[in-house]
Amino acid sequence: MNGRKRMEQGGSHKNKDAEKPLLLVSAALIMQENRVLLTQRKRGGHLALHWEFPGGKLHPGESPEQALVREIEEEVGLQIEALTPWAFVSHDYGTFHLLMPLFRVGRFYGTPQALDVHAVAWFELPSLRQLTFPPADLPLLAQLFAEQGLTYP
Ligand SMILES: Nc1nc2c([nH]c(=O)n2[C@H]2C[C@H](O)[C@@H](COP(=O)(O)OP(=O)(O)OP(=O)(O)O)O2)c(=O)[nH]1
Repeated sequence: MNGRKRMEQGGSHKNKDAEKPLLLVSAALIMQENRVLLTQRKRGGHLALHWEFPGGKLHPGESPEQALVREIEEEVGLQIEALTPWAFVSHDYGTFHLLMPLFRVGRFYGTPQALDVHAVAWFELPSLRQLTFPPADLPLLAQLFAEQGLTYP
């Protein structure tokens, strides 16, 4: 009886979790001479004007790598190549759960332009401490700083 009750509770907990949409987003770590390329989200929407790693949502049928190549071209006009997995985010935003792989970009071509973002800019790592990021990104920033022998914040 007790065992059965536990199973039922476990099952309903699982169903509740399954109802929360899982948002798949792919993002890029693009670095050049110790600076990192970040984009600023547009006004008005979710996390308006927060700085973030460039990227966006996967379209149906796309791999994370294909989505990222498309998003980086659309948002900042860069062609990217040589993607290698770097980190991932798993973050509960309450109304949805974000799962976001990040890829280190080995090569890129072009000059960044703010095509479909509020702004795009290169930043020295210490200056990232002055910017506002989505809460999901804080572990990534800690990882990025640690790789350079720095601490965040
Ligand atoms: N690209 C990116 N998205 C992030 C980061 N951190 C973070 O929480 N997010 C969240 C914010 C959004 O809820 C979601 C990305 O969705 P989005 O709406 O910006 O994606 P998109 O560019 O495909 O947008 P759209 O086509 O709907 O305009 O991921 C990050 O570092 N980079």
